[in-house]
Amino acid sequence: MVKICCIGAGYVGGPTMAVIALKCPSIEVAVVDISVARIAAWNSDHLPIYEPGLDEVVKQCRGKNLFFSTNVEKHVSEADIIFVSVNTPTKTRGLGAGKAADLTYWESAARMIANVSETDKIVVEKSTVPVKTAEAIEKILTHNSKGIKFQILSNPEFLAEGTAIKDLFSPDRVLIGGRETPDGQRAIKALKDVYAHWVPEERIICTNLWSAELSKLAANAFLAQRISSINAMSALCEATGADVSQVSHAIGKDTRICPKFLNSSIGFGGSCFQKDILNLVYICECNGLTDVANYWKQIIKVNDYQKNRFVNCVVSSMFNTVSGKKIAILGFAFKKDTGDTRETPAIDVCKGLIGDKARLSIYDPQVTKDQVLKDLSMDKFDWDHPVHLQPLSPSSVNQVTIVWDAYEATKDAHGICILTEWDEFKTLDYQRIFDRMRKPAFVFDGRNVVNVEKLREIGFIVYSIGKPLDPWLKGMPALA
Ligand SMILES: NC(=O)c1ccc[n+]([C@@H]2O[C@H](COP(=O)([O-])OP(=O)(O)OC[C@H]3O[C@@H](n4cnc5c(N)ncnc54)[C@H](O)[C@@H]3O)[C@@H](O)[C@H]2O)c1
Ligand SMILES: O=c1ccn([C@@H]2O[C@H](COP(=O)(O)OP(=O)(O)O[C@H]3O[C@H](CO)[C@@H](O)[C@H](O)[C@H]3O)[C@@H](O)[C@H]2O)c(=O)[nH]1
Repeated sequence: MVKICCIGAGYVGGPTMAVIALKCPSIEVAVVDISVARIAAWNSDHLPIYEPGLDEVVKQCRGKNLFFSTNVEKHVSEADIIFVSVNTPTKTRGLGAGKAADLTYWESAARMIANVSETDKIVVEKSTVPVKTAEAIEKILTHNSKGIKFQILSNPEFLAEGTAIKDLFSPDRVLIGGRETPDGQRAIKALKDVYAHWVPEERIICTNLWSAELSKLAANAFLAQRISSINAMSALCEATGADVSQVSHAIGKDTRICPKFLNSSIGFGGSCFQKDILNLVYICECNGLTDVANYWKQIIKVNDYQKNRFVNCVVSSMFNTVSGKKIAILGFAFKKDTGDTRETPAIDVCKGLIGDKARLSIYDPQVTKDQVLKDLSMDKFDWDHPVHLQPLSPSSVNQVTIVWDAYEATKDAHGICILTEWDEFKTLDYQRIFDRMRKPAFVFDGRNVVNVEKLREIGFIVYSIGKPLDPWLKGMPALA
C-alpha cells in the first residue's frame, strides 16, 4: 500500500489530502501538524475550517485511510510520498522584509524529513514557494541524509477557498514539476498515478521544476491583475456615470477576455494574492528586473487604493466625519462561503473607519468574535504563522462590538458597509433596517450585492462600487 504523509493540516493540506483519500481507497493518507489544537479539531465533529462539502468527505474516510496526527516523525518516516503544505509567510524582518517569502517552516520541515527518513522518499512542494526553492530543499535533504535518495517535485495547489472541494474534485489542471532525469521522471509518474485515480490525463500537466514553481506565482498574479484592472475601471465608472457591472459584462463577452474574475470589489483579500505577488516582485528585483517588478507592484497599489477610496467615500459622504457614529459592518471574511479572514479587505476598511473614530458593529455569519478582535489588533503579515505562534487574542478593541445578526448590527446605525458578498445580504428586509436606523441612512455596498434602485426607493443614500453615483454623493471631495 502506498503511504502518503502531508505536513501541514491547514486550508490546503486538510482538504487536499481528504480528497486524495476519498478518491484513492488503496492509498493510506496521514495529515500531520505541530498544532495540537488543529489536529484535535480535524479529529472532531467541528473541523478547523469551514468549507462546503468538506465534512462529508472527511467523514467518509477518517479512520479508514485518512488519519490526522501530531506524530509528525512517525508518519514522515513511514511515508513513500511526503507533501509539504506548511505556511510560507511574507518576511517581516531582515533581508527582503515585506516582500520575500519566509521559508522558516519549510526549512524546518525539510530538516526533520532528512533526520527521520530511513527509506527513499518523494518530497512534494505543495506550499507556494519562490522559484528555485526545490534546489534549496534538495540541498538540505541530501546534505543531511544518510545516503537516502530524495526526489523533489513541485505540485502547486490552485484550489480557491469556498469552492475547495469542487476545485479538488474537478481541477482545471494538476501541475507537476520535476527533474528531467530518469529518477525525476519516475517520481513525476508516481505522483501522476495518484491524481490519475480521478483526474483525466489531459488535465495533468508535467513540466520542469522551475516552470511549475513559477506558474503558481504567475497564475495568482494574473488573477489578481484582473481584479485590480476592473477595480481601476470602477473608479473611472463612478467619475463618468458608466456602470462597472455593465462594463464587465460587455468586455467579458469577448472570449479572449472571458467573464470570470471581473467583479469589482473593495479589493482582493485572502492569504495568497498579495503574498504571492510580493514574492514575485522580490524575485524580479533579485534578478535585476526592476521594470517587471514595478509592473506587478502596481496590482497591489491599485488594491490598496481601492480600499482607501472606499473608506474616504464613507467618511466624506457622512459630512466628512464618522466620529462617534455607529457604522454596521456586514461581512468580515475575505469572500463568501468561508470563515477565513486572512488579509481580508475588511481589516483595512475597519481600521480606516476606527482611525476616524467610528463605532463599529460587525456581523459575519462565519467569523468569530475572537478572530475579528485578533485581526484588528495584529500587525501586518503576523496572521500567516502557525496559530499557536500568533499573538493571543486581546479582550477587546475600543469602538468595536461583534454581533450575530445583521438587524442587531444595523439598529441605530448611521451607515452600513457591506464588505463580504454573503448571499443573505441580498435578501435582508431593508425596509425594516431603514426604519430602525438614524437618518439620513447610508448604505455603502463594497461588493455590489444590493438592489440599488430598491434601496433608494426605501430612502437610503446608496453608494455601490463602480455604479453611477447617488446625487447625494456627487461633488463629495473624495469622489469628485
Ligand atoms: N489557502 C489557500 O487557499 C491556498 C491555496 C493554494 C496554495 N496555498 C499555499 O499553501 C501553503 C499552506 O497554506 P494554508 O492556507 O494551508 O496555511 P495554513 O496556515 O492553513 O496551514 C499550514 C499548517 O502548517 C502547519 N505547520 C507549519 N510548520 C510546520 C511544521 N514544521 N511541521 C508540521 N506542521 C507545520 C501549521 O501549524 C498550519 O496548521 C502556503 O504556502 C500557501 O501559500 C494556499
Ligand atoms: O471577480 C472577483 C473575484 C475575486 N475577488 C476577490 O479576490 C479575492 C480572492 O478570491 P479567490 O481567488 O476566489 O479566493 P482564494 O481562495 O484566495 O483563491 C486564490 O488564491 C489561491 C491561493 O493561492 C489559489 O489557489 C486560487 O487559484 C486563487 O483563486 C477575494 O477577496 C475575492 O472577493 C474579487 O474582488 N473579484
